[in-house]
Amino acid sequence: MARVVESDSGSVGSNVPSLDSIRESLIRQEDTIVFSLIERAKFPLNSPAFEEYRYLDSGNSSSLTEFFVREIEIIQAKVGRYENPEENPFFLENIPQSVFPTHKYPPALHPKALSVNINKRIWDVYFKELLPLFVKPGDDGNYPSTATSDLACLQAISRRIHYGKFVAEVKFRDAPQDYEPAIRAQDTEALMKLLMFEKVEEMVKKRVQKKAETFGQEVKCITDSGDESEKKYKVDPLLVSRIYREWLIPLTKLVEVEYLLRRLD
Ligand SMILES: O=C(O)C(=O)C[C@]1(C(=O)O)C=C[C@@H](O)C=C1
Repeated sequence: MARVVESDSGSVGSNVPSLDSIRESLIRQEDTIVFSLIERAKFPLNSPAFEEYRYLDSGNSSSLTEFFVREIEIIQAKVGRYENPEENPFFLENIPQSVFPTHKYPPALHPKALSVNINKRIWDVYFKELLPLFVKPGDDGNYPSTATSDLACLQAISRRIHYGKFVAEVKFRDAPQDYEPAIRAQDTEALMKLLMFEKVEEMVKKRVQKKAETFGQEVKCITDSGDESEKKYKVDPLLVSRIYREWLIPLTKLVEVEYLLRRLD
């Protein structure tokens, strides 16, 4: 059963916070992302958890991780997780209604925001490109814990990337005269140029590197002399910065553009 989402295009954006407060949230989300990567790095790659498809009692086949994520999303939907416009499920087709009365989130986005969901791409990028970079190769058979950690990473990364919808909404509202011609022309390149802030991106990359250094430092390896060269990290801080540079920021911008393309529908 698909979830029902109220739309209120008449007051789109009237509940949108400022760009500064949206950026504050992105900064706070960095902590969650960096911690989730550090937690996942406790386990080796464990690829049979997400690569091997096995037959289930139902006759369908699935990897353990996909099965796990589908089932958890169902439970989370039943307690209202996806009523929150910040949350986007990986398996939308599965999502049931909440079984509890849900909180009415004030409409902050255009109703077409619901059609912007790039989680399939995030799933592929995460398992094929990111994960092999920051975990050790190997298989210790600990698939349930691994899947739990993967879900934490996936949800944190997905929330950050889809937060691009809120960023785009506030940018649009701050300068509709700049955005409207590009939206009417469906000009993705022009939109991309309008929404770029290179200095902000530079700051994000430096800050997440620093966070990975701070949160992921092996405390027992700090020498009395405080020699920087002897410090060890649970996840390479430069890699965290690269993950933002090559995937998280570009995918956030993609979501921003996809949202803006629909903003005048
Ligand atoms: O802060 C913004 O303005 C955003 O759009 C977010 C973000 C990012 O992903 O961190 C993306 C594009 C901008 O160039 C700067 C930063």
